[in-house]
Amino acid sequence: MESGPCSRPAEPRHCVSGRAGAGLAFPAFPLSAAGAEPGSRIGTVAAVLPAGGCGERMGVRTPKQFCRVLERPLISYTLQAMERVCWIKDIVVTVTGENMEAMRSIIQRYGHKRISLAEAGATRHRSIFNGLKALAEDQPGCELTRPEVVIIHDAVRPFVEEDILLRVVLAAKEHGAAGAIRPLVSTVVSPSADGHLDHSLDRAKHRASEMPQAFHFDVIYEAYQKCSDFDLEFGTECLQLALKYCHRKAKLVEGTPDLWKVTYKQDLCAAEAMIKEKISQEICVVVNTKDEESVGHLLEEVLRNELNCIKVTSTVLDRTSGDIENFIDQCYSFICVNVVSSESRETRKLLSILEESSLPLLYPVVVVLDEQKLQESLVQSAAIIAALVKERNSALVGQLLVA
Ligand SMILES: Nc1ccn([C@@H]2O[C@H](COP(=O)(O)OP(=O)(O)OP(=O)(O)O)[C@@H](O)[C@H]2O)c(=O)n1
Ligand SMILES: O=P(O)(O)OC[C@@H](O)[C@@H](O)[C@@H](O)CO
Repeated sequence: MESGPCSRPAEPRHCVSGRAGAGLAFPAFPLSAAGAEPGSRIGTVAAVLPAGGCGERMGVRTPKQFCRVLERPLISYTLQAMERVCWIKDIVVTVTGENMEAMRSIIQRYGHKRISLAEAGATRHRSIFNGLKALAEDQPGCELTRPEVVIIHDAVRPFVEEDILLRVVLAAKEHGAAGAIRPLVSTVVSPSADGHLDHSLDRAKHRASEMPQAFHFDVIYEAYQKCSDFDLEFGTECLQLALKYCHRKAKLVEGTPDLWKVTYKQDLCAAEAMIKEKISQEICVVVNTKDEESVGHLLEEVLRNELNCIKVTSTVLDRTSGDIENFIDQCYSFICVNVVSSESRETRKLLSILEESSLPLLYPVVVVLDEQKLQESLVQSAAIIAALVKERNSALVGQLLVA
């Protein structure tokens, strides 16, 4: 088992120096934040992300968790989503030995924190069990903490938000186990041995079990320790293990539509469309110097009117470029307005800052030249910029548009 980016390369399953979650002022999570008794607290929360599958149903050579969406591996989006939740102390990802190196480079490339690696198993349940063992075992020099509550979330479900994680964790804290559910889209039928309809289930009385799920760590760890080989080999439902082996009836929590699992190729296309939509919600207009600020504000106003649902901000790319660093974590579209020359040193500097940032999603950089033209063509420029931001065609990255 390996700890996060600060750790030495290690053999799978052996914790090494370097602390997962090291130095994390881990907030004891105030339950009152979610409507529980004021002053009550939850203990440590950790997450296990099984990522050891081969993605057979995806039909491509690369395991789907490593397939790229907008130039970035799918799993990195899931890690980013989990890392946004400050009260998750440790995130254990289980990957096969052959993918350990690839996973380590993704962690390094995208600046993921709080990540520890454990070796996957031959089935999803075995992978999850290995992740739980990494959290349970007090390995020398390893800083993983045995959590009170553990989240289990498929690494190929990238659209998970803090709200559902919170609701599932609080439900697990109270009931011992909890999981997200969604209404069934198709009716479930039971075929007879000869392939005819035996019966169908009442769709209104059934739900689809999704992720995230959460458990008292001791409950789910005991369930996996008692689990039969048959269940480890063929089971697909962690909630069922808690029920069968620990007699814990999981609390079912209504989930959001975007909890779906990337399974088939069309799911990857849908994920790309959703990610494009999410990262096009904010535009940052960057001007090089203070005396161009008025131009930036002018373009900001027109863009805001042109793109009414998108947040538009503007900033000055000061000499230290400190401002841009602040934007990089939440903005993915930077419009550099340069009224001096397209070869401006500052424009090139912005491009290199974005390329070096840990979130190198596609940034169509538009440079609008000539202040006079800008005034005349402001609305047209805004329309072109909006199209570039939404399209995010890789051929457009870093292009200079002379309007
Ligand atoms: N031996 C396995 C099998 C699956 N998983 C993980 O469990 C999650 C959900 O499983 P699934 O969608 O079935 O992934 P695959 O098994 O890779 O897909 P397929 O069944 O199409 O091969 C994925 O993140 C997958 O990487 C795992 O950690 N270890
Ligand atoms: O069976 P798969 O490996 O595709 O999916 C595993 C889980 O995501 C799936 O069983 C959910 O219903 C949650 O339990």
